[in-house]
Amino acid sequence: MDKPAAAETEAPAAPSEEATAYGAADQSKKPRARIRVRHFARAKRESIRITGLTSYDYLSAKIFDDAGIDFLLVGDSAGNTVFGYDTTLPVTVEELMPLTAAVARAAERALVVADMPFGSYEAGSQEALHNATRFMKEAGAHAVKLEGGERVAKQIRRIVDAGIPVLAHIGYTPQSEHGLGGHVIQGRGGEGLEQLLRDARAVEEAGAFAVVIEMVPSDAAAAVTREVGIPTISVGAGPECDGQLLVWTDWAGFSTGRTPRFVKQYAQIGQTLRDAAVEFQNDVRSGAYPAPEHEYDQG
Ligand SMILES: Nc1nc(=O)c2c([nH]1)NC[C@@H]1CN(c3ccc(C(=O)N[C@@H](CCC(=O)O)C(=O)O)cc3)CN21
Ligand SMILES: CC(C)C(=O)C(=O)O
Ligand SMILES: [Mg+2]
Repeated sequence: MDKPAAAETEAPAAPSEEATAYGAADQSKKPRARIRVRHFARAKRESIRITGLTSYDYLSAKIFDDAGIDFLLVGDSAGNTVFGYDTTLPVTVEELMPLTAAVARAAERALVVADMPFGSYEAGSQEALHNATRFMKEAGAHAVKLEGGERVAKQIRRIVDAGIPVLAHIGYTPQSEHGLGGHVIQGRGGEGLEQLLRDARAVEEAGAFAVVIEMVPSDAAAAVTREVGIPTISVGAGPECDGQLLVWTDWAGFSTGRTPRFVKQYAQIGQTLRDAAVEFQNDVRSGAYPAPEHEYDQG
């Protein structure tokens, strides 16, 4: 997906000696071609794995976009990571709207997906379309995501018919935590796999451009990946899906507490920030900060 066919993108940038602050892969001054839903379809056809991270703010979105992450999900996991709730259940459209707008302002290339929060789409297609439209129109999202398979197929169809791409989400669906009886791995056993396959077929049939599969055994996710034509995006669903997505604060070692088994930590941002805060505190107390180079002269 990083290198779409020549017909649909600009020539690759010449290697530049000048590195950006983040050592980005693409040093081109030209705007990079936006990832579109057709690139998801092509990635599956060509077995190019899709990458996604959550993002909730302008600066992190800029960094992930610049690094070449294909899509940024403004997840209702913001309930945990930004707002400090125990679950995603209290999160509202009003809370996610400004976060989505900030991420959309930052993303030049990445596809920005707005996660529809609990209570914003379940009651019916009309409410679902109304709220999906708000994310597109007021926040500048490029697609929306909603949880559920068969049970939300009607809503997916209605939103897609309005020209809004939908990312589906099956397997473990955190907004149904209480209905599912906790953080329970889905898709286990014959009946679990059958339900997962029914859900995957239903969202494909309803027009979803891709489907997130969360917390299911790898074999079950692999079966779904073979069964459906749309790309599957794993959140703890193993290596055989067409893409991988993680909550960025887990992935970067910023989250507090226990992270799920499926997370690989690629940085220790939390420890880095803590060390920096302690050093700042020490410098201020000792008078090492501010130093002459941080002071203004008389002019
Ligand atoms: N910070 C964060 N990371 C996430 O991955 C995430 C959120 N928040 N909020 C929304 C949902 C909820 N998710 C979750 C929540 C809990 C587990 C969890 O506890 N998993 C256990 C296995 C189940 C169990 O035994 O409880 C694990 O160890 O993987 C996994 C995913 C994924 N999403
Ligand atoms: C974990 C992903 C799939 C999500 O829905 C979120 O971040 O809210
Ligand atoms: Mg979510």
